[in-house]
Amino acid sequence: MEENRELAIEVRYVSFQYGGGLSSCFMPGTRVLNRINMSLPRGKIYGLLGASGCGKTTLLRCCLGRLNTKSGSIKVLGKPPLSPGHQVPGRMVGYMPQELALYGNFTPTETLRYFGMLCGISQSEVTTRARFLLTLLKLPLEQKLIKKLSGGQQRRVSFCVALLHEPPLLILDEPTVGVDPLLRSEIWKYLVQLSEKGTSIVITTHYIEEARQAHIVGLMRSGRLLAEREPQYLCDFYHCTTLEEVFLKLCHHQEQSAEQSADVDDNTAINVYANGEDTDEATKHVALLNGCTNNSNNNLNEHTPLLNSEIHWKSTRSQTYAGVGLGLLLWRMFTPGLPSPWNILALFVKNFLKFMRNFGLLIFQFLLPSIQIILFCFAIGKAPYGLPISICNEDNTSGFPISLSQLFIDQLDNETFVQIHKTNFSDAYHEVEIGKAWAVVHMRSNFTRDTISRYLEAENITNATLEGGYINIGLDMSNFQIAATIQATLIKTYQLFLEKMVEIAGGNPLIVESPINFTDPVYGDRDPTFTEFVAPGMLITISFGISVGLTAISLIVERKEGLLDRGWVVGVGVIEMVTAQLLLNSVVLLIQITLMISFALFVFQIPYHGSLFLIWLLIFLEGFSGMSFGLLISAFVSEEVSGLQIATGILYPIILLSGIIWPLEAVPFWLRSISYSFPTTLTANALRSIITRGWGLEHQQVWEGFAVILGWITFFIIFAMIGLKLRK
Ligand SMILES: Nc1ncnc2c1ncn2[C@@H]1O[C@H](COP(=O)(O)OP(=O)(O)OP(=O)(O)O)[C@@H](O)[C@H]1O
Repeated sequence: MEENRELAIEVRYVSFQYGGGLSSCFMPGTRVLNRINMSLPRGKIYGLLGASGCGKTTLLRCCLGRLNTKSGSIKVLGKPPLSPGHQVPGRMVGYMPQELALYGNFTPTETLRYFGMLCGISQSEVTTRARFLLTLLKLPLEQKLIKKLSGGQQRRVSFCVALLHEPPLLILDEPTVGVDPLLRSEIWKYLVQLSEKGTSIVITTHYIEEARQAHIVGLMRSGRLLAEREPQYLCDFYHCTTLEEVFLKLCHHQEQSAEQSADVDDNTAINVYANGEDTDEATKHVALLNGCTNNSNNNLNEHTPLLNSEIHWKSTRSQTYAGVGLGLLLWRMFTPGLPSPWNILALFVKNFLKFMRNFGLLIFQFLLPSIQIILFCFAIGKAPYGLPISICNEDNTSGFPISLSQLFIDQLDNETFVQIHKTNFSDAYHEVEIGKAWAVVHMRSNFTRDTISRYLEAENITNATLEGGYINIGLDMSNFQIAATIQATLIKTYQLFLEKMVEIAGGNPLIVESPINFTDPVYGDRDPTFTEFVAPGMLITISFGISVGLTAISLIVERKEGLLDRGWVVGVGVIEMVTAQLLLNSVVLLIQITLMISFALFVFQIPYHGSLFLIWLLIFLEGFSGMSFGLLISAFVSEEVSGLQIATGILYPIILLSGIIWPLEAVPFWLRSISYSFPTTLTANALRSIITRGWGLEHQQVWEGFAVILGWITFFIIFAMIGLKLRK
């Protein structure tokens, strides 16, 4: 091994376990790295080999700062990853993850342009590099979507992304999987060329023999490095012809030693092999690893001051996370560097392209709120009509110029009612019993005579005569809304009937009108519909609900596909990610809301008395809070199904408890205070006041609605950022 070489990666006594923390109370953590040491000199290729599950990816992710190690130290390009100002993760490193982590709806060129923008490369440079890399890796230059490429081709595009910005350090997790041997050898040739130009490279592979081309190989097993030397040196040392045999031999040794020493201590293989049966072999091995360790120690001594400062920095960081200080956490979130407008633009363009590639879905999204409000306006709040009622008119009074029972029937509103006439009461009643009519209307044989007596012979009238003038109505009360409509309409019909009767008798019909006189309302219309009452709440709920859906799963999907990870590794920050998401979705929201309001107010003519701008702004802010809430969900949730369940599950309590379909004044007092804390309740109230009362911001109910929604937006965004930061 070469001496005193500056190291690109220096891993010292690093242990790592998944789980731990609170979750370890329920499920024990898995220890994956066990006081591991690794050294990659600058300008060299390091082949990290080991069986599946031995911890290679975990080690690489620790080096990238993607996993937070609890003990030991890591320096990458001279500093610990994630150090303030250090571009690891960032532009100093090219990372090819094991998963594809590409946008299936982008072409390779678009993909490279996007990552090129994130890495700060000019478009012309990206074009030149993209052409070179696509040709080198035998990828189609024409505009073919990544999802339509073969698995091997897709992985090569992913490889191109890592190489694109020519970083000084490449971390490649199985770049040659699914690549034919010829191309594999081309890739290795290119990697060797890169290393000659000074690029340091770590590469994991399952094809052990291809790692012979690496300058150093690290053979890893169960979270430890069994050996770390030049491939030829290892073969010579173990008298093997292939690395595969060397690896087998080392594994065999480790197994034997593990049998003898159940608890393997931190000096790992050295002690293990020293206890083994094959003392010669063990002695040789001690020498071999001592070579590594001496080398490591040299570097360790050389960098002691840096290491100390790194350890100090790390402990501060874990205290911050464990701790409490929300302020400190926020400070850390904002201090690592100001958000780059360039990155925001790149993410915005990427999100825009994603939207555009799903054009059908995009149009549907634009129209969805309008479709909902149209359906609402058609279906909710209008009076029921065409209601069948069965009528049994037994009035047979003779000797009067007019039949009053017929006069009553003539006043019935034929839009509301469909009349079914029956000659006897039991038949009429049966119609209701079998569900063919909503009510039975019965007038007795002396109806005309007894009605006249009721009004003209008031002094001597008997109860029997009074009852003879009754119109008896039997209602099917199983549907409250229909029954209420029938009741109200029949009372109105009787009023009309009385007026008509007085008019025929030559009197003034006004004398039978109720003296309770409802003058013009102070606010609102004289005959408001239920639609008008529900509309403000509906506009608010639709805006909130649709927007939650816009963002709730976007980041979850990106996280699952490794795309978020890739973004973090090239240096995207939380603020940039959130800003780009909110910016593009705001454009979508703007169109959605404008369309929805136009349909509600101008097509369906829901009356409004206040400022159109305030109406629009409040509904937009409600949508923005929905988007922020969606982001919060996707920051903390890992599965799309859970994200969708939360997003839809939250809507029902909101609809039920925000006073949207029934006045809050009817809700129990203790529950009312809960519903006031929802992001829709006070805004729906404010919107109702703007729409029906014409109020502006000078009224408390209106400014309160704006203040509350701005508060919710701030709360959602801050916690979404904290969530993203913690899970970054
Ligand atoms: N997020 C995780 N949570 C819990 N355990 C994990 C997680 N990721 C990996 N592991 C476990 O850690 C161990 C090491 O995984 P790692 O992916 O580092 O192995 P690897 O050597 O890269 O394997 P491969 O070659 O198959 O990719 C495995 O046992 C794996 O199950």
